[in-house]
Amino acid sequence: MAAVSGVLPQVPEPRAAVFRTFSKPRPAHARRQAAATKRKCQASSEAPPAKRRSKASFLPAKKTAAKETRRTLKGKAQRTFSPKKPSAGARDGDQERKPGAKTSSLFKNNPEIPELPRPVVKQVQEKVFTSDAFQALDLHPHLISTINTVLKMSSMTSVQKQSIPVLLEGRDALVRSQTGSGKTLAYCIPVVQSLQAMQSKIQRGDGPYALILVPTRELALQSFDTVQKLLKPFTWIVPGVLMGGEKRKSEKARLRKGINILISTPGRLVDHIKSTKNIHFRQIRWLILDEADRILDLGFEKDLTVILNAVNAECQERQNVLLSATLTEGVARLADISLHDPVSISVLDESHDVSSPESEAFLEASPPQATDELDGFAIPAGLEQHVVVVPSKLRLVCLAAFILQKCKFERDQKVIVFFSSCELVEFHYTLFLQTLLSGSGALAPEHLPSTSTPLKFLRLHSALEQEERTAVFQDFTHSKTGILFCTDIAARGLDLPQVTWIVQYNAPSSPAEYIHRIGRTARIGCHGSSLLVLAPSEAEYVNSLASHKINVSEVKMEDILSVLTKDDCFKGRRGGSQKSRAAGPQEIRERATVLQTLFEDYVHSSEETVSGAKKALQSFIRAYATYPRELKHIFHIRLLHLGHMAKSFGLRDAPKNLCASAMKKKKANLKRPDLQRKKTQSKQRLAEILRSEYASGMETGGTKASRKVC
Ligand SMILES: Nc1ncnc2c1ncn2[C@@H]1O[C@H](COP(=O)(O)OP(=O)(O)OP(=O)(O)O)[C@@H](O)[C@H]1O
Repeated sequence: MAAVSGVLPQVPEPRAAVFRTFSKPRPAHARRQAAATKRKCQASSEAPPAKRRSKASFLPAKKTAAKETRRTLKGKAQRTFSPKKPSAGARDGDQERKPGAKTSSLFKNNPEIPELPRPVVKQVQEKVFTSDAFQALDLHPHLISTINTVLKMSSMTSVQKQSIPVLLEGRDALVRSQTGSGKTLAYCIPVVQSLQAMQSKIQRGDGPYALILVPTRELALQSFDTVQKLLKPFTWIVPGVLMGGEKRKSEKARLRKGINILISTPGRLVDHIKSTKNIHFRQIRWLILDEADRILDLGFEKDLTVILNAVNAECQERQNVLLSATLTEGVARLADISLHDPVSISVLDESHDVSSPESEAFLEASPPQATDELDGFAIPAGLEQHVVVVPSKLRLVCLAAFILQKCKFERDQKVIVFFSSCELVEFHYTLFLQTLLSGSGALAPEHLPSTSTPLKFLRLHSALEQEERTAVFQDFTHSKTGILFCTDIAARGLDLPQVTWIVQYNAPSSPAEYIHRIGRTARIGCHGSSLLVLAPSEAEYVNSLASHKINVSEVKMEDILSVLTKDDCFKGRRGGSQKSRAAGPQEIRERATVLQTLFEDYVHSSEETVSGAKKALQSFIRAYATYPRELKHIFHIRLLHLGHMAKSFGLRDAPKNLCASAMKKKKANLKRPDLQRKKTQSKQRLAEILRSEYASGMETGGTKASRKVC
């Protein structure tokens, strides 16, 4: 958009603009790329991003606002801007409200939106499918026909083609391939094939032959479902899932009867190891760690130590498989020293044309890499990644506008929005339900444009009862449309079909989490898009992503907000609409203000709702204080403007002493032993336990090959 000193230019066809930006992202992206060459890039990750000087903006002209600055956390000056004297055509929507009315000054005193750094990086690509059919593998014919007829799959994915033969040979393996590339079957097929072929037929009462550990309950259910389908012809092999939430008593009863392929979250399994006499690991032939890098993280590590000790104490012979889309060098090295002669399987095809026939040559399995050539994670080719920079005060209306645009005015959209805590999920879920679906500002059916779709909100986080978690998971899985608000419990492994957009409302704490979150869309060769929401002070994060070979293209906040002109529920007092006159920036501001006021009115409708908003804000600040050291220069609590953040929780004023508790907690953390050291020590301990079954070989300095006692 062209710039006219602080006033948004006329947007004659806001509807068309929105559709151009989101419905046809490729051309828009290409246009932005071309425009980018004219911009000054900020290549250095150290340098602060350049300020955008002449861009059209909803933000009024620059002026230091001392009062606002004083309210910045810890008093650190943040560049803020006060409005130019409002003119008839460029006033905030709330300028027109009666004196004394509760209004929100959404478009005043916001920091300038910086020019985004635009580093050019070549993303890592993988080829998803091969032309080889499952028949090419040496599998039981009934297993092949189950894959073909029950799972309705004919050709193998690259990771399956590589992993299945290696695993059938009895090798340990580290498997890394992009999100949604079929890793679950890459291990489930060899497990089922090998167990059904055992000479002495497996009895239910034998107990577990395969142990599959996954980080979340939903993923446990999903993997269980896959195993169950593969076992259709082999009814004597019994699968089972332990995942917490269920009554321990009934899980104990199932364990007593016998489970041959046991899928579990680490915590729940530890529970049973400690309290259930009926669990044993005498027969274990397979140990699978799906999402291995997550399971090896601090937190899960303790549980895993208990599990490995219990398994090692009883089992003589087994294959170990570690899988993830983001197996880091640390995990690879740990596996290298602890697994038996492991094969490293990676489908990376970074520098080669994935469509060329030779590219298959790079699908060869290889020994684990000593060095880390893996610092760029593969991103599905069909995934369009976007970023939008939004001043804190406008975050809430921007998220709402985006959801309205996608889920109300476009068809068949399924959106996942990631937040950093359960409280944030719960707050936004309730707020959107109460304001966008019912109540005074609700989108009453008679106001809905004929092209609109009813909104459906769902939420998923660890504080929900298991019954509800499972119901939500199933509901969203089978829905064609809907908006799922969730924490990172939905980031790993979940295969939710036809998700079209991933929104990261709170930035993730690591590139791996970024990859897993966006990986809930564009799975198995499909298309999808993602949107990362950043505050102006967080723009540098784009460089951090680029250093991991992740490219994002910018979307303008103005384009997202302009959808509000389609919705007469948000008409300003002057009553303008796209029907009566062209929707310009002023109307967009008015409507955004009406929407914000709707949120604020709801939040201030009772003490309970105010307190809920404050708690959510506090939770946000706490989560913000936990970004890792390497990202602190971008996500630092001191860079937050408390008053502006409060607005994004529908609060009219910044609550007092809000960050005191977050700061206290931070200080307490500083007093704790160095977490990094603790993490390293845990990994070493874990490596020792993993290799304990090969103890004699290691102690005598034997080679890896001699470690295996089985
Ligand atoms: N050979 C195949 N042909 C067609 N579809 C397949 C094939 N293999 C797997 N799929 C489907 O692809 C989707 C993604 O598979 P899966 O969940 O195993 O991916 P993943 O690599 O484990 O992803 P993540 O890294 O996110 O955990 C699933 O819906 C699965 O049914």
